[in-house]
Amino acid sequence: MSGREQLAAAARRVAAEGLVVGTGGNLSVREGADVLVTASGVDLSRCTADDVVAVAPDGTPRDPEAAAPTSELPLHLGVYADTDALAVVHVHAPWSTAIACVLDELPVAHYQQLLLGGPIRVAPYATFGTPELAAGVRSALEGRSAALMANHGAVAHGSSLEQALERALLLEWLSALHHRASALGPVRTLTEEQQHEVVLAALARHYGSPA
Ligand SMILES: C[C@H](O)[C@@H](O)[C@@H](O)C(=O)COP(=O)(O)O
Repeated sequence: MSGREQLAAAARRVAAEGLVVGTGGNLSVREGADVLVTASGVDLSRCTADDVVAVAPDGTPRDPEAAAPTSELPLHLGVYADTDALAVVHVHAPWSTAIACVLDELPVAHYQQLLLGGPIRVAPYATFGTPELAAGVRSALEGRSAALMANHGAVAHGSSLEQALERALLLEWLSALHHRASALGPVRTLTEEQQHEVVLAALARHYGSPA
């Protein structure tokens, strides 16, 4: 499969997993020095390789005749500038977005959240596609592989499309968990010491590295 086909397949999976409805999200993947991104206004459930646009690292489309890249291009390029990520997924997933309409931070109630780096910050609200939104998301992502976006959605990055997508799914699961736990009573969060112990235990077991 070409890089374009892989990105389109990941976009369709994001829709199939219920992380987006219609055009509410976008994805990108690095291809050499360039970045492949979904075009703006694409229904991700029907995304094909023709809906993928190649841009240079400064965001200039490689093919001026091609469709416009996603309106969140500044966000995607900013993440690549700040991290060693190879793929970025932005979604309007229901539980993540609900939490991002209420909280300023998703605390660590379940230790699996440490796979995303710790408490998940909620980037301040800014109009979609603006440099302000991209800047807020970039700082919310510091030391994290995922962030929430106030009154908007979520973003996750990884060393592959698969990993970025799994992280967006994990954040969605954690957001739903927080909602359910809060409905039962005050949420008991892990102390910093408990979080540290989890990281040490995972390192000792090489958790997540089958080889
Ligand atoms: C208005 C857009 O839906 C915006 O919310 C953006 O964040 C989004 O998810 C889809 O924009 P594109 O279709 O331009 O990728």
